[in-house]
Amino acid sequence: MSHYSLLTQNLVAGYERRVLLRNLFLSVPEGAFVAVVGHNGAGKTTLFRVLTGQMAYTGQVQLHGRDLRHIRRPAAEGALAHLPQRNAISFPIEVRELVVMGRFRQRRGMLAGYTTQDYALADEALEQVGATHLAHQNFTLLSGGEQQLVWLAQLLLQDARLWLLDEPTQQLDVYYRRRVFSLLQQWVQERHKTILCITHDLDQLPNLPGYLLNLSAPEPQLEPLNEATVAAARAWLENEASLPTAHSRT
Ligand SMILES: Nc1ncnc2c1ncn2[C@@H]1O[C@H](COP(=O)(O)OP(=O)(O)OP(=O)(O)O)[C@@H](O)[C@H]1O
Repeated sequence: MSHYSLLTQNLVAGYERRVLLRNLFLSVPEGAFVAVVGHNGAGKTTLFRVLTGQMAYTGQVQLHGRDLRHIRRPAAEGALAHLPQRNAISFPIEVRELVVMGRFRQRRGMLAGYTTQDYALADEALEQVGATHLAHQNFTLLSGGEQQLVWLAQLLLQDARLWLLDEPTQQLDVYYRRRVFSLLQQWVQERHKTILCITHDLDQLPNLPGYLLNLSAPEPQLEPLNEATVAAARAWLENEASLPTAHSRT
């Protein structure tokens, strides 16, 4: 059994005429928080597309010791849970009903549907993210930030040990941003989740235990999260010479 949630060796991926991930070597231990930073267009979402099986790559990728090439649909099979940047729903649905769907994988094949216990877990998750008051509202009428909290509550009900979050605090106000980062820490420590979190919110990072992965760096690698590494990443990202167009064309 691997003690790593994610291993990549020589991972290369990108689009026609543009390589975004170049020989990426990562060893992400179980129960870790990784802040993934980088310029717009640096390849952060592309990394998640590879890990969710949506994109071709060369090199090796393992999720909890399993070769990614042998996992047909990583999210559907429970190898990971993914919260994309935009997660639209076009039909009216009550928030609590959407959250309880996080139990879908565990309930598959059961004709009875979700149990009282599932709903209790949904209520508990809504409480954790501070969204109990939204439980009976129509999800599609919520603000972007409120919707984001609801998606986080749904993730809590999934059994995946590896979470990929694409800018989960993007639309949240200052209070909820801090709250979400502190919840992510709590879920890493108490539930032993491994969380890769794409963010541009560098201000929240220096005091969090975990790792920093700057995909705009010439040779991206995991570094410990602290004031010095975040300050160095910020200085690099603010420097025009580091923009993706300056170095990532093939
Ligand atoms: N299907 C595609 N074909 C060609 N290029 C693409 C395709 N999808 C994305 N790209 C380009 O690849 C680059 C990287 O995209 P990606 O979404 O990984 O960036 P990102 O680091 O997540 O950026 P952001 O911070 O803006 O979300 C972008 O310049 C984008 O335009």
